Amino acid sequence: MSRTTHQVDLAIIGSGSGNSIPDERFDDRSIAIFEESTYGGTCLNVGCIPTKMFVYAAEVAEKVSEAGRYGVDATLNGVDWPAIVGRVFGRIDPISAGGREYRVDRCPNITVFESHVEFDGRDAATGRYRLVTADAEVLAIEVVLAAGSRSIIPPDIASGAAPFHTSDDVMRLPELPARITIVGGGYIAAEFAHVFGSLGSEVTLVVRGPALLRHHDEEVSRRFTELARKKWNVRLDTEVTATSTLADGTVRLGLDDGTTLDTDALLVATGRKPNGDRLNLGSVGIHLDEHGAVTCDVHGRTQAERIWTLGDVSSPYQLKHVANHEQRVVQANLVKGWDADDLESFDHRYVPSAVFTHPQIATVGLTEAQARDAGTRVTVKVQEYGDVAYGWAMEDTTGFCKIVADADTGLIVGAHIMGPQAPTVIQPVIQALSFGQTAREVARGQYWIHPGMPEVLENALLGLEFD
Ligand SMILES: Cc1cc2nc3c(=O)[nH]c(=O)nc-3n(C[C@H](O)[C@H](O)[C@H](O)COP(=O)(O)OP(=O)(O)OC[C@H]3O[C@@H](n4cnc5c(N)ncnc54)[C@H](O)[C@@H]3O)c2cc1C
Ligand SMILES: NC(=O)c1ccc[n+]([C@@H]2O[C@H](COP(=O)([O-])OP(=O)(O)OC[C@H]3O[C@@H](n4cnc5c(N)ncnc54)[C@H](O)[C@@H]3O)[C@@H](O)[C@H]2O)c1
Repeated sequence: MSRTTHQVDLAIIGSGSGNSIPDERFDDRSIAIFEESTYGGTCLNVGCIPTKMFVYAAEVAEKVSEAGRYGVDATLNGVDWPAIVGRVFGRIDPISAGGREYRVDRCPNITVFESHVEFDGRDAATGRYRLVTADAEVLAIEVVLAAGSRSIIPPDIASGAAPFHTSDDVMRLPELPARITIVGGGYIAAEFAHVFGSLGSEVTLVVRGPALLRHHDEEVSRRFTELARKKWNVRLDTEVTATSTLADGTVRLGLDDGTTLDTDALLVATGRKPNGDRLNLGSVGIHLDEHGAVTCDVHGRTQAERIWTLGDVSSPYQLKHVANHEQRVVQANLVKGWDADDLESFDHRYVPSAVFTHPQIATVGLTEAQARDAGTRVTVKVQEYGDVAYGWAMEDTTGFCKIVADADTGLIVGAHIMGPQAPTVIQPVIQALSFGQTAREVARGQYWIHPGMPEVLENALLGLEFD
């Protein structure tokens, strides 16, 4: 088939964070944006935003179920799954469609190619990068890789006989499964276990390792695993070795301990792999690291001149706020030029993250073990939510705030919070780390509203012991 040929100044692969690059500073450049899936990328369509909308519905259901603890007589009579799905995607799908329509119809300098694209070396005549889709060839002077990542499927599940879901499609199930089995013990597993469990599914987690959220501080991982085992069926140190489907549609999982497990829906949440391996990057001299990520310098420059990269395809962090930060850096550097001597740099010093499960979890900086391994003389305080006024109001018995600080400098080196609104409560620590404030300065250099939830953080900071 013959391909149409286009010449552009800038090509952007991926419409997630990459879509935010062209602003008025780029109006005089011709730009191609390639998107093979739904416009707007992972966070908007199948990631952060819809999951958190489901999590909110789960929180509401959870609150009703727990109402009796506060003397409120309420019963959760059930949930209307299609209405929940409808609320979420009724909000999101038009945003995605609007973003696409804006780029396609209202940006005269931009052409959107709605298909898979790969490199095919450089064009001999012009020296431009050659990007090919099924029916087009685009020759670009400069390229941004913003191609994201995709779910990893363990081979025994991929080759098994049973259907399975990933985070890409599980939120559009036609009905709430009576039983759901989730493989994995990380972010996505913890968040969907909460969603499906709180909305009424019987949840089983099949976890390869000895605990959930193992990359978190040991105290978070241990306490969260204990709580999870009380409400979900958690199978630790277990792997799925085979899958099959019974005549009535039940999915049967073979486990490595020789037992079987029957379920109505199977969700795979075993990590995400950068999409660089699907771009034929070798043809332009770009190589991937041992995790499959595109390598780059702190300015977002790959080994190939004028090919930049950002977000999940190359970042050590698969988080939207990091992808957005890297997008802003690459965007600024595109304006400055490849060889500019004042290029902006990625700031990966204090990357926070949150797991929107139940209870919520937020973390920033080093775990206690990482701080000790780094040779820091640490001082640690664990403050229970239940010891501060707002915790009493909530009858909280499981939340805590752990601060790890440097006993010599007084600086905070990490914070790990599990409890209501943890992603909000942690923000002053992110600020303190970023601006180099000591634990004492943060605790006593400002007011803390009484009796607000952040008092748990204030008390944790005040509880740190220094010589
Ligand atoms: C279920 C889930 C929940 C999440 N929740 C959170 C959260 O709460 N907070 C948070 O910070 N992060 C969260 N994340 C992570 C976050 O979504 C990602 O880090 C972020 O979206 C990455 O942005 P990106 O621009 O790098 O990639 P993406 O948004 O994935 O964009 C890449 C785009 O490139 C397209 N593409 C790839 N290859 C090609 C090709 N060859 N040709 C054409 N198009 C191509 C893809 O279709 C995709 O649309 C979540 C992720 C998932 C899966
Ligand atoms: N709230 C958030 O910010 C948020 C939410 C969801 C996803 N994310 C991002 O997306 C990424 C991917 O999420 P995820 O939960 O898939 O990954 P993850 O890295 O958080 O967890 C993967 C889990 O799968 C297990 N695992 C890996 N290979 C396995 C195998 N072959 N068999 C069985 N278990 C296996 C791991 O031990 C781990 O428990 C996260 O790392 C995070 O960066 C962020």
